[in-house]
Amino acid sequence: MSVWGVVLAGGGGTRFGGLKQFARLGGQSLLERVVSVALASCDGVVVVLPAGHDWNGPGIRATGGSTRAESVRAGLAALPGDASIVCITDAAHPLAGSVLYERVIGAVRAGADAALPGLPLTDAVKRVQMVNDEPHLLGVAGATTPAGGHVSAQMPMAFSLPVLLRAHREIADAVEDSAMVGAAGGRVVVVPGEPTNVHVTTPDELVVAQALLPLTH
Ligand SMILES: Nc1ccn([C@@H]2O[C@H](COP(=O)(O)OP(=O)(O)OP(=O)(O)O)[C@@H](O)[C@H]2O)c(=O)n1
Ligand SMILES: C[C@](O)(CO)[C@H](O)COP(=O)(O)O
Repeated sequence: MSVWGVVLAGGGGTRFGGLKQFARLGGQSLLERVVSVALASCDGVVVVLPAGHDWNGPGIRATGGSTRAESVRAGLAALPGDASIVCITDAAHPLAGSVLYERVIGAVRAGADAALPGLPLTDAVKRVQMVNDEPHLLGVAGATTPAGGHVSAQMPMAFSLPVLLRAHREIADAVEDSAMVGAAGGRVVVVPGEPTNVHVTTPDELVVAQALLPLTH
């Protein structure tokens, strides 16, 4: 069974203020770091880039779309015919280490349709109506969900490739791919995530990733 990675780096980095996939972290770009870890855990990688951008690292290139799901489909279309398990990851999770690949790939090999790392939430989650016209406020609070029984969904996620392809044929869009597989009736399991596996969306989060870098393995 051949295991391939799809590294998503086709986004515009709106919240970061630019193409964060090419920002530097510990002497490498986020994209270089993520591709290097993916290659250590997979037989090969497809790198999904923004239209009009290339990079000089390894992997099969694909051009991203206007939504995350479209970028995933562009990556899946570039996979070789012998791929049977695919790991979807992204340049926004530069500290995801090989242990997470081992866990999610192992869960799919053991029979799950999809597997993702989850980090148990410890703070309650508030629905918020965001406001833009009051600088001292983020928004107005609505319903509250207790933290218990919830995790934040991390990357990388692993999939049985036929199941993921079927989910993408049935469902046009979703926040992420394991949600698509779940909505299409697949069995999605959660393995332990890592607190250092931050999602870099803003420059502040890149500073956090820089501080956490020495703690990663
Ligand atoms: N059309 C898109 C949108 C996102 N991504 C990738 O998906 C990952 C997670 O997305 P996110 O963190 O939201 O990054 P951006 O879409 O770049 O940021 P923003 O939402 O702030 O514009 C990133 O590696 C991003 O490059 C992608 O390949 N194609
Ligand atoms: C894919 C993801 O990082 C998993 O937690 C998250 O869903 C991405 O969300 P975004 O709204 O596209 O940044």
